[in-house]
Amino acid sequence: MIVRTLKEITGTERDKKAANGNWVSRRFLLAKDGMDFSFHETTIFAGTETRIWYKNHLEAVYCVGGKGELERLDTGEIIPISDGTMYALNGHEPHLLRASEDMRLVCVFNPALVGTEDHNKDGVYATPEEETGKG
Ligand SMILES: CC(=O)NCC[C@H](N)C(=O)O
Repeated sequence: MIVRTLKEITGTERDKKAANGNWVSRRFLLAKDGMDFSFHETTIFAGTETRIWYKNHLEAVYCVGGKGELERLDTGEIIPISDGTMYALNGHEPHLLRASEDMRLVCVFNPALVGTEDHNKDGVYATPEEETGKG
């Protein structure tokens, strides 16, 4: 069994800040934990817009605080996000994620993240094999 608190992972390598400053991700479970998914709490900072395209991953996201919206780049649809909204990117949909208030999101990734992932210019996270090879 694995037990971790936000307090104990804050400030460690599991506490990943985006290079562009748009978000911070507390990565409670990573590939090395052997669960075959990773599990994070992400805060998306108010006033930011983040381009995302998880072409190598599936992601489910559950909002537990704050407000924002997702704009699908494949259809143009705008999806409001607030406490209680879940979305799952089961089709690798490219999108823009905007926060009007700091948004707290609980996120699950399959395959599991290695832990060092940040978005590239297209909003992509490298595959686990590519990410491991970067080291
Ligand atoms: C919702 C989303 O994908 N935000 C970007 C950060 C990501 N959740 C992560 O934890 O790496």
